[in-house]
Amino acid sequence: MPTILGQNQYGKAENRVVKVIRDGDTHHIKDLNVSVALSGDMDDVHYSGSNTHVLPTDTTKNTVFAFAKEYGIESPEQFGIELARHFVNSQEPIGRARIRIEEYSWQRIPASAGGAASGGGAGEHRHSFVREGQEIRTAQVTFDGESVEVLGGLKELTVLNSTDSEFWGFLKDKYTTLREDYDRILATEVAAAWRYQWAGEGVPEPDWNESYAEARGHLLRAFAETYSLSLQQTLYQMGVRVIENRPEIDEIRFSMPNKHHFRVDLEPFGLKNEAADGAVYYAADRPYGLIEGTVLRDGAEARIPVDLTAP
Ligand SMILES: O=c1[nH]c(=O)c2[nH]c(=O)[nH]c2[nH]1
Repeated sequence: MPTILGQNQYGKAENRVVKVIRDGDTHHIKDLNVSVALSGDMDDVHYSGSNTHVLPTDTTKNTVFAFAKEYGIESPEQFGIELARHFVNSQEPIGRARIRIEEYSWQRIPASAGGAASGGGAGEHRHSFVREGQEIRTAQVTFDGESVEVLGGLKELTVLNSTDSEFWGFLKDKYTTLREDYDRILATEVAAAWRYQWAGEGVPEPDWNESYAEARGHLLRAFAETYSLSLQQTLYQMGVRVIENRPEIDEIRFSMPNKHHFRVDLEPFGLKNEAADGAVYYAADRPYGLIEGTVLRDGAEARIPVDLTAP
């Protein structure tokens, strides 16, 4: 045969599973998008069409929903670990499972003062929610029958510093028109994925939810507190902050579009438009600079795929 099969995987993508937890009248919601990718001894199905090694993608979908009911969803990482282990441990031909999860978060709607419908805690509705306009939490769990690799992360976390950002001293050639800037807006939409040291055996699992909240907080504070000479410098400082403060995390990868804000030329209207006086900017949509990079604990291996966080 002049051709052979290369890398392959299959599974059901984007299972949108919503789990309601009822605690008396007070409800809680978990809202996930779960993608399953399985691989292993799958030559036959490709070469001859024999399905004897194929667990249907329909079954993988059903498993996602059944596990949400049977085991609940403590965290996207935990849910991914349960699923990945199940597929590999229960089916001989399946050697590897990769579970990718996005989590959308919902906030309780605040109740009107003294409103009869309230009572779900301090002034909140018990079973009415508003989708948070903020970031999406992400997780990827891969199990190969021996070790588990867990990546936590987030995307669409949009942040802006209205000062403390400069960009100057760059290379210039005959095509360069960009002016040096000593006081600019720095804005980006952070996509980050971080890799946990934990590999599954013998050691207790990290508290995934606490680790997520802490990593997110470090990213935001590092963004706010870095006096930036470039988005690249800010990216590195954000990574350093997480690696230095979270011993359970060894590697973090970022994809950060530079959401350009250009000071508008108002000279034609006889108006000065200086940053120092509070300027008017044009928020450009595209193209955008795209700054990407990995920050590692010294000695750790770079294992997060470069395209995982990319747009
Ligand atoms: O922070 C920045 N990094 C760059 O590499 C770059 N390039 C550019 O045109 N503007 C910026 N800003």
